[in-house]
Amino acid sequence: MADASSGERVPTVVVDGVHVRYTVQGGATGRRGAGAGAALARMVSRGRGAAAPRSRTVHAVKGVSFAAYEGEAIGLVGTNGSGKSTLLRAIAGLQPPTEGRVHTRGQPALLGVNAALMGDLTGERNVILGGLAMGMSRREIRERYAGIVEFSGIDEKGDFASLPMRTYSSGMGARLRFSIAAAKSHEVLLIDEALATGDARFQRRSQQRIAELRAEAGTVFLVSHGNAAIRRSCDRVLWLEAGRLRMDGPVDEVMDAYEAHTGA
Ligand SMILES: Nc1ncnc2c1ncn2[C@@H]1O[C@H](COP(=O)(O)OP(=O)(O)OP(=O)(O)O)[C@@H](O)[C@H]1O
Repeated sequence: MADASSGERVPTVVVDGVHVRYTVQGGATGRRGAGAGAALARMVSRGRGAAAPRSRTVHAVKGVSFAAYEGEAIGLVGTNGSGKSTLLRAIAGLQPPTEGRVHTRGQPALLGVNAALMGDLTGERNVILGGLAMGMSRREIRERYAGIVEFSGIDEKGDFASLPMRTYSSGMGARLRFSIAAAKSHEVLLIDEALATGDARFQRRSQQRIAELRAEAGTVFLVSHGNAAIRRSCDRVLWLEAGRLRMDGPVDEVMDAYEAHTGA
């Protein structure tokens, strides 16, 4: 943990010149253009000796570098397709960079709206499996089980913990995922749009939990299109545009510029 008296900042994540390229098989080639007009032109030209579809590359993240420190809550913003989720997956170790390196302290936990919980299993079983996947021991899970279910609020409308997760609304599922991941303090917690899913009361609770995780010396990354959630929960913002880091700075400064750019 950082010794506050020394004022030394301890890095938890270092992203060093990271590029991510996806190879997409089939489909149209990049040179033939995107958009509805190009798609129509391709359809019309088909059967008239059009070249066979081939693989093409999507350069999703282009040379991004930054360091994140203990106790920071960092928002990732950018218009659709700017590379936010890809960068988050690279930090989580789920998407190997094509170039550059990511160094992290500890194993980052990625909390996505699509985190893998099993629809056919009950909420209770998913808490146990999700807890194990997050690196908790069975004993830790037993001790924290009631707290996780209570925090998620899924039992407020009946005994949902004993029902299969496919019977949950998407908001309830997202709340349970957040609760499982947030039950343990992580050195690096990555949250992808999770806050946008819960209702207002749950959003307040999760913001408070993010604040606690930061106090426990973790670093929190939050990807969201909810500008208000970013302003409330983060103190620093990285703005990605077309895969490049366009701005990195204090939340108000970056969000003002981003909102001016998007007209929000
Ligand atoms: N698995 C994949 N295969 C090929 N291309 C991908 C894949 N995932 C993302 N992309 C492309 O990479 C680019 C960045 O996508 P990414 O999902 O990281 O952006 P984003 O900023 O999170 O977008 P959004 O705000 O819409 O969620 C886009 O052009 C997208 O089409």
